[in-house]
Amino acid sequence: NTSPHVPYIKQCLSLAEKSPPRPTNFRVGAVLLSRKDNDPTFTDDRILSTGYTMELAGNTHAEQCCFANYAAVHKVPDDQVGEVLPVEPGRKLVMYVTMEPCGKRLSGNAPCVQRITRTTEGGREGIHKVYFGVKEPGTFVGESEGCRMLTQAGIEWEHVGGLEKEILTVAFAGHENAEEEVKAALGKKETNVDDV
Ligand SMILES: Nc1nc(=O)c(N)c(NC[C@H](O)[C@H](O)[C@H](O)COP(=O)(O)O)[nH]1
Ligand SMILES: [Zn+2]
Repeated sequence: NTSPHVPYIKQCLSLAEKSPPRPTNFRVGAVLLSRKDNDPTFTDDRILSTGYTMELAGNTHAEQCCFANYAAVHKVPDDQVGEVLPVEPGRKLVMYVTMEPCGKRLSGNAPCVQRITRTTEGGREGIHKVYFGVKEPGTFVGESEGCRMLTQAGIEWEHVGGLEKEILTVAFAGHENAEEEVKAALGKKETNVDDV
């Protein structure tokens, strides 16, 4: 009996597989949805948007594209997406991502945790919780800060286990020694899983 979150992580993985392989980032997929409170089998979930790494022009992240796609549909600039996300009593906004949202980016572009946090500005609930399939491997930024930063912003997060190998294999596909990096990240992940 797999957790009800697994199908959503699998949907994110299918999105991540559309991402052009690059050695300079990870291939990640994201899904944004609205979930009814006390709906344990998620029967009343509403998918609001999806995104994958480099789906949109430039050096874009999956979560960034997910928000940008939603903003475009609602005809607002990306940085105003928080203003057009639905605010519905009895429902929460939830994001699924194959990988922990980034707290820092080597490019210096706004990290996805900041984009997620900004949805809670202006007294809006914004994103309530983030589910992800793996913590960010140390390849680019060393010890990942995403989870800690989400907690600091009062946003809940949860690691959904079981698909780490598949997620990392897709994420690292564009890297020089992808296989070794996946093995290393899986090995390391064992020690990380305790402090996720
Ligand atoms: N959660 C997440 N979604 C993504 O779509 C993606 N590509 C990353 N990747 C995290 C990694 O830390 C950054 O890709 C590097 O730090 C390079 O930074 P840029 O991507 O060039 O800004 N992480
Ligand atoms: Zn990011």
